[in-house]
Amino acid sequence: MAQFVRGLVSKKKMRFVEDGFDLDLTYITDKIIAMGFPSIGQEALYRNPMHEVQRFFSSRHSGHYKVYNLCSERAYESSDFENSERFPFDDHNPSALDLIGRFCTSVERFLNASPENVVAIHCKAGKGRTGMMIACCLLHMGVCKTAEEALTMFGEKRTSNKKGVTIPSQIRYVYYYEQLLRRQNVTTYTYQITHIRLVTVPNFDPSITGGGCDPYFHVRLLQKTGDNTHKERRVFNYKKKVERVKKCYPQERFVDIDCKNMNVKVKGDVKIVFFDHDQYSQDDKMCHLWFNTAFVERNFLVFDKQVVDKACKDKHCRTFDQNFKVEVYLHRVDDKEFSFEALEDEGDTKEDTDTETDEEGKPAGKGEGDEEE
Ligand SMILES: CCCCCCCC(=O)OC[C@H](COP(=O)(O)O[C@H]1[C@H](O)[C@@H](OP(=O)(O)O)[C@H](OP(=O)(O)O)[C@@H](OP(=O)(O)O)[C@H]1O)OC(=O)CCCCCCC
Repeated sequence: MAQFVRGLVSKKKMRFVEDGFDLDLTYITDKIIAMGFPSIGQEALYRNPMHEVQRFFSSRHSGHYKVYNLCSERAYESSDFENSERFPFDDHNPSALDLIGRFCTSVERFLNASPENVVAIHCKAGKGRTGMMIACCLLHMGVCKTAEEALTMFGEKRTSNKKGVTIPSQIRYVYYYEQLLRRQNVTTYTYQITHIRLVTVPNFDPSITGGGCDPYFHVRLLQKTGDNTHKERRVFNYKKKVERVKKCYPQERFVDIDCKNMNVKVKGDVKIVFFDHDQYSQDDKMCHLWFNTAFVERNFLVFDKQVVDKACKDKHCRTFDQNFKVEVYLHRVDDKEFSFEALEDEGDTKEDTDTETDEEGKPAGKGEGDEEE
C-alpha cells in the first residue's frame, strides 16, 4: 500500500526499481543522482524512507557518495549519511546566483576526488530545485554546452513527461549560469526601479463589474546570512507608499506603476511579487518573477507571460491575456547607494512568499505571527 502511495506522490518522476529497491530516485548521469527527500515517520509512508535510501547508498556506493540537501524547510542529521552538505533555498524559487557556483564547485571537487564517487542531490520532490542545480552542474562540468541542453537532459532522465524544471525563474537562473560560465567575470550593479508596466490588465476581479484588478507590488532581495544560506527580505511595499491602490480595467490595456520617487534600490537577486488589492478580503497574489541585476541590459527588462511565475500556468487565459508581459524600467545608481543595512526593513509576511510550511514546521526565515497567505 505504502509503495502504491509513494508511486502516486512521485507523479511523473522516474523511480529506481531494481535489486529490491523502489525509490523516487533517478541517475541523471552515472555520477549524478536526483532523488526525493529521505524521510522518516509518517512522511516515509509516501516519500523515500530514510532507511531505504541509506541501504541504497551503502550497498551500491559505499565510501564513495555525498548527499546534497537543497531544502530550506527541512533537514536531517549529518550522521544519517557518510557525507552530506546543505545548500538550502526555498521551494518554487531559484537559489541565490552565487550559491550555484559554490554548489557546483563542491560537486565537481567531490566527483574529481575519485572515479568511483557519485553525488545524490535532492530537495523535497527532487524535481524543481534539484533540476535547476543539476542542470547547472551539467553546464559547470561541461557535460552539456547550453542551458537548454542541460534542462532537456534533466527533464528527459527524471520525468516521464520530459518536463523536469517548469518554474520560469528557476529556468532563468540556469540560463544565467550558462552566461556566467562563458563570461567568467560578471559584475552585479545597483539599480533603482523607476517604473513597472504590466501589458494587458490581469483579470482578478471577474465577479466585480468591469473585471480587472487593483495591482501593487512588493520587492524582495536575497541577503546572505551564512556560508550557504540566504534570507529573503522584503524591502519595498508599494501599497504602503500610496494612499489608495488604483483600480485598473481590462480596456485600459496597461497597468502603469510609477515608482521613480520611491527610492526602490535593488542589487543582486531580486524578486518582484504582484498582488491584487481586495477591499473586503485577503489580497490575491497574482504572479512573481526573479532576476539578478548582473543581467540587466539597457536599464530595461521584459518578461513575457510564459516566463512569469504563476502567470505562465494560467492555461485557459482566464486571468492573464496571452499577450501579458511585465516590463521593468531601471536606472543604474552608484553602488555606494546600496547597503542591506540601510534598507528599510519591511519585515516578512507569508503573503508574498511561495514558501510552503510543511509537516515538519516553519521554513527558515519566517517569523511567528506572520500574515497568512
Ligand atoms: C491515497 C493518497 C493518494 C495521494 C496522491 C497524491 C498525488 C500528488 O499530488 O502527490 C504530489 C503532492 C505534492 O508533491 P510534493 O509535496 O512533493 O511537492 C512538489 C514539490 O513542491 C516540487 O518542488 P521541488 O521539491 O522539486 O523543488 C514541485 O515541483 P516544481 O517546483 O517544479 O513545481 C511539485 O510541483 P508539481 O507537482 O511538479 O507542479 C510539487 O508537487 O504530494 C503530496 O501532497 C503528499 C500527499 C501525501 C498523501 C499521504 C497519504 C498517506
